[in-house]
Amino acid sequence: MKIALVGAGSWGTAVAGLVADSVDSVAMWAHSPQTADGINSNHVNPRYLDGYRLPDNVTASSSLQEVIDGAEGVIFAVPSTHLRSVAHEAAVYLDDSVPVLCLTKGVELTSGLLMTEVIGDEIGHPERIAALSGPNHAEEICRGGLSAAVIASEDPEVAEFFKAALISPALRVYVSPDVVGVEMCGATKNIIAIVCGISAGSGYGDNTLALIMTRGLAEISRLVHARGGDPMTCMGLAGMGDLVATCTSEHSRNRSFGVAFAGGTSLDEYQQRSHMVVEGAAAARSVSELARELGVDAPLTFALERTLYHGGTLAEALELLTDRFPTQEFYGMDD
Ligand SMILES: NC(=O)c1ccc[n+]([C@@H]2O[C@H](COP(=O)([O-])OP(=O)(O)OC[C@H]3O[C@@H](n4cnc5c(N)ncnc54)[C@H](O)[C@@H]3O)[C@@H](O)[C@H]2O)c1
Ligand SMILES: O=P(O)(O)OC[C@H](O)CO
Repeated sequence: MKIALVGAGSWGTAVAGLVADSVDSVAMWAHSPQTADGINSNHVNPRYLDGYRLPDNVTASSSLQEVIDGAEGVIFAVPSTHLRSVAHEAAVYLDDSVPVLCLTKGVELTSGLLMTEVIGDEIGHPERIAALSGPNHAEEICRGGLSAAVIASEDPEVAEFFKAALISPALRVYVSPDVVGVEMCGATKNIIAIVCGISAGSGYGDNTLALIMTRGLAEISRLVHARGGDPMTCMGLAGMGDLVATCTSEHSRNRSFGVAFAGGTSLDEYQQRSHMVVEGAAAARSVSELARELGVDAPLTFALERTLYHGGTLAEALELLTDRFPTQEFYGMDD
């Protein structure tokens, strides 16, 4: 069996290595031909996870047609801002019956669509598109550390297909029917991680970290519920699990960006320096739009949006948040 993996950043590379153990071959699509050459010549991605040797049955190309032709399953792992254009280009090579898994975490700006919905818009037959999420840093997955993830799909057969491709003694793979909940959690936890990074970078301690994560989880739950997902999903791997990993890990790009931002580094500087996508920064804007549209109270998200995109200072953001009078711990879940 051949699996196509569209996206050769850190996560695409790590997942290619996982899937390679269960299938005959994995063909990776890399945006840059130099990355594809590096993988083919040395079995190493020259830009991401360069200490990790990919299995011999992983090859790469910058031609989507070459990668997708003959694949029995397709996995997308490109950043959220490029997903629509890449899926659009991929659509002509994809048969209607091929199952698709989305690893990207985000909400599309303006449309408010989740990542599986963006892919579905472009390739059709949305019932065959699943989402994987959870507390999974590529760096640890490559080292074979014990981890867990959840695959959400409205079609259980699609979830089981990708579960079989990914499960290993080091990766426990659970399934869920709540695609909206799993994807909303994945997109919104990145916002909370940036706020945690800003807090740590500004000298605040663990009490503050716990406050932001906990009130962040309440905010995520309101968003999940309003978007039509199950708030219980927030208690699982895609919710609390990923929130803990992202808000506390040294590997987290979103948290690290927050720390750097508090020290005076701009988003552009950070992304250029690291070559890595900070999904929470894009989500601060798209989720704010979505929250306003849905009428959801999302103070941490709004504060980050204002700080990153509307010239608000960190002092103003803190004032906005602490001026709110604390009321009932849980609210906003009623229909
Ligand atoms: N890194 C992780 O540990 C991890 C874990 C879980 C989920 N994710 C999610 O996976 C998705 C991909 O993240 P990543 O960490 O693999 O990326 P990355 O930051 O490691 O790499 C950036 C990627 O963007 C690609 N890119 C740049 N310009 C592009 C363009 N114009 N068109 C298409 N692709 C372009 C690069 O080639 C590279 O593959 C994100 O949504 C992220 O939230 C990442
Ligand atoms: O922790 P980050 O900010 O690097 O995000 C990567 C993944 O979403 C973690 O599961």
